[in-house]
Amino acid sequence: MTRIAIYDTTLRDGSQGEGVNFSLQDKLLITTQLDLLGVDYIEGGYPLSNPKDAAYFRAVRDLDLKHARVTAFGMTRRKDVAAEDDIGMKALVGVAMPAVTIVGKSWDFQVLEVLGVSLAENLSMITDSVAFCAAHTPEVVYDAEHFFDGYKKNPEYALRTLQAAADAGAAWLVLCDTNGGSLPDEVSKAVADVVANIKVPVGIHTHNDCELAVANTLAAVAQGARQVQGTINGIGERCGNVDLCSVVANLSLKLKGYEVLLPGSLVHLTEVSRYVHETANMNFRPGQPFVGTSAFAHKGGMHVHGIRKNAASYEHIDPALVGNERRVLVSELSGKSNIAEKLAEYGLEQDSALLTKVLDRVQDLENEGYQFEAAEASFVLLVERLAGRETSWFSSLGYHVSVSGRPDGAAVTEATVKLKAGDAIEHTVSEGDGPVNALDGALRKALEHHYPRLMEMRLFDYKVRVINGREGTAARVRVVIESQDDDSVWGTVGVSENVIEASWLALIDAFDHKLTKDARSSRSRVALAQT
Ligand SMILES: CC(=O)SCCNC(=O)CCNC(=O)[C@H](O)C(C)(C)COP(=O)(O)OP(=O)(O)OC[C@H]1O[C@@H](n2cnc3c(N)ncnc32)[C@H](O)[C@@H]1OP(=O)(O)O
Ligand SMILES: CC(=O)C(=O)O
Repeated sequence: MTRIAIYDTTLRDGSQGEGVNFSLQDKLLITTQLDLLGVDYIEGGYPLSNPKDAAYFRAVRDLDLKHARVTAFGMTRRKDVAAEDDIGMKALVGVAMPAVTIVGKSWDFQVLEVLGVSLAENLSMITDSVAFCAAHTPEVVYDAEHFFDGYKKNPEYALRTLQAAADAGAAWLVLCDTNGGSLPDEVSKAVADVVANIKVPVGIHTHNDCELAVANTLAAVAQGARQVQGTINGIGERCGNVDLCSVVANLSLKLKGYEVLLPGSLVHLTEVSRYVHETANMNFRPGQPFVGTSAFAHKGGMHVHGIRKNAASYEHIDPALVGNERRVLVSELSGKSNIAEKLAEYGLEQDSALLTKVLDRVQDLENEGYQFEAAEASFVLLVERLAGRETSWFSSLGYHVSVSGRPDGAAVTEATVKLKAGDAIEHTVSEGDGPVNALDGALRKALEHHYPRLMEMRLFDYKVRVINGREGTAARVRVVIESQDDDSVWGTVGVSENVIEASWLALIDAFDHKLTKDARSSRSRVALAQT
């Protein structure tokens, strides 16, 4: 097996992505996760850049890392300054990490136009910087910035920059597609040339500006690159870096003969991807290959029919290999197979007449603007109602919402709810930050003393979508509410021409689902205790 070293730069190049700003604590938590995953190198930051990165290198020493080597990143010495006097060089070796990564210029145009030095001075900057760091740090990684652009324009000079780094003691030469504009065959050709002519292990660092970062990385590995640099979820400057989740999964599952991470790590890939999204406060990318929530989500009826017979019919791998899971969605594109699969998932009985009835109703409701993909709780309640098994926790007798302006300009929202719970009639009122908050408050006042477990539940997301926009204010709206308790998250949906009515429908489904699911799980606990 050929070992490919995985070098993570989420905390350095990833943090150059728009909207990404890790706190020191975030960086340390991510470091721990990456180490558990079995990443070989973690580029922690740029010690000269800012106080947070400098503090990271002090704090990271206290982590008990099992496998990863933390590297500090910086550029070659400044022009006209000796390496030992350069503040960047001193900062790099001063953090005393097991490895240092130095970025230097490979493209003659960049040297002349951007650095503003001669081609010979750039070679000296590389030599001096690598030699200085190699004398003070166990391992020096040399990142050849713009290598592929430089190689296309002036291959002889680009190769000389690498040779300078190799001769000065670099342990790795990492070829960077800094602008992300290269194509796989260009990458292949250049990597093959470097591997054939320079006797230091080669790495690859790609950006995704042409959506080719993964392809370029795999092309480089095929030509002999033995280190892959990238970020979790592909975050990074402009269109991002190569997504290490995809690289690792492809190297482990699609290509033969490569070994990455630690044995058994792959099943943690989805968890780490979501952890980084959460920590970076970024939305998940549902369609992210391998680890996204939609990566194994089946919607078309024919597909679900196929996977029920054999999952390989519509899945390129078993989702469990990367810690992900199969999902079946219910929509107007469903067939009876989707409904059957969903009923089985919720432990509901299924008979052919019920499947047909549910499918017909789903298709009618979706035609009216409902969407059950993000509102499975409303779907399950619909099934219970159609099966005649619905438990009547409460029935609505009406509601009223008013919004009035106060003299100081603030708006006051008040909701009144009237409902029947058991034999009791409840009539409650609540103020709120807005209509949904006020209705939620009034519903709780009416129901919590009947059903105290409702106190465990909270609403955490509310989305409104206009369905037939051309009708102007008479358009229908779809409201999807996400609720949560200690055990689960569930979505409910309401559709109406009136946004408050649509919210009310989604809200009462949310309360209904909480009571129904708790009753179902306590029934199964009793059944289990009796066996
Ligand atoms: C491809 C990459 O991702 S490389 C990493 C890019 N990351 C970042 O830039 C984030 C961190 N950067 C920073 O915190 C700051 O830019 C610093 C601390 C590095 C430098 O800040 P400043 O001294 O204010 O310089 P500024 O950022 O404006 O310009 C960069 C300077 O570095 C020089 N420089 C750029 N690349 C190199 C290099 N490889 N070797 C030596 N000097 C370089 C430039 O010529 C310029 O110097 P000049 O002003 O004397 O011409
Ligand atoms: C080093 C680096 O981040 C790049 O060249 O893209």
